[in-house]
Amino acid sequence: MIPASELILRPDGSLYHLALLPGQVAETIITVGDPERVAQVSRRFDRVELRVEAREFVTHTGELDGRRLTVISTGIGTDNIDIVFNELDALFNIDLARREIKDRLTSLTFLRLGTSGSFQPDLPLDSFLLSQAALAMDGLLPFYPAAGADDSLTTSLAGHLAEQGVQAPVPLRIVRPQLPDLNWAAVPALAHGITLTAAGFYAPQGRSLRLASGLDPALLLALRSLRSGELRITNIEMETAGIYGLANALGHRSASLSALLANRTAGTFSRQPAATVERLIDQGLFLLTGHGVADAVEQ
Ligand SMILES: O=P(O)(O)O[C@H]1O[C@H](CO)[C@@H](O)[C@H]1O
Ligand SMILES: O=c1cc[nH]c(=O)[nH]1
Repeated sequence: MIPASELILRPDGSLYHLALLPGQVAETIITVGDPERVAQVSRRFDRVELRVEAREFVTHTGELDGRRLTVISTGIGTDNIDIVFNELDALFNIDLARREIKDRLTSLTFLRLGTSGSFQPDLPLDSFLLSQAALAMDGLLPFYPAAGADDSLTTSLAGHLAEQGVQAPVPLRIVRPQLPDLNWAAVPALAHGITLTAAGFYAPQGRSLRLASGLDPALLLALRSLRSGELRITNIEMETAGIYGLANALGHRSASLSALLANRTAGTFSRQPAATVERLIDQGLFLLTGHGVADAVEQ
């Protein structure tokens, strides 16, 4: 039996942070960082059956083209991914009344629809990218031995950094997701690469406003020049490594799709971030349900 201090429930039996009850969440879950983006997604559903709000965690469940979907905001950062993924998994895979892990486990499908900064000069602003792997530079995954790592990519990264004579501020590992079976073939031009997940937006991503970033520019250059087959590090954001690591460890499938709003090599930012995020939502829903027409998803 899992003690009350570990699996914390509200007086109504719902989860401590998410305030959700069993049955309220679909097996296909869209995660977004911004709580306001939840309604932007669910506005496209044919019907919405549930709206729950607790802290930064806003959840809407509904249906689109006959597919039950949940969209939930995680807020920013992998510390929140820790909460959202553990609690959503508990909702399906722990008997909350008996506080026991269920015998039959449910495997969920996650799709992150988020924003990101491009790390390579050739990736245009307002384009979309699928994270084929994630480089964890945030610090969550060492607490989850079961999250594992892609040994070959992680070793080639370590070798590359050693060759360049640079060191990372935290131990690095690359995780590859079990990608869900979505309509990937319908968007063959979708860019892909390794997404770097940072522990913050400013210094941890190499930004300096009044405080200088301690991230070694030589490390950034070395990360940018890594090549492993056709894979390279393409973009920076703040959730994907946590999502991929925890989804893998818990037996779920996950994909992270980013709209590239900043170009960190050119020093530019999108002039139309809101419109780009709307297109990203269309693209995500098309991938999940086939809803929409090809025109709506072309970039
Ligand atoms: O747009 P979202 O999904 O929040 O994602 C990105 O934007 C936030 C930073 O502005 C971080 O959460 C980062 O991962
Ligand atoms: O540069 C960026 C843009 C969006 N989100 C990030 O985390 N970084």
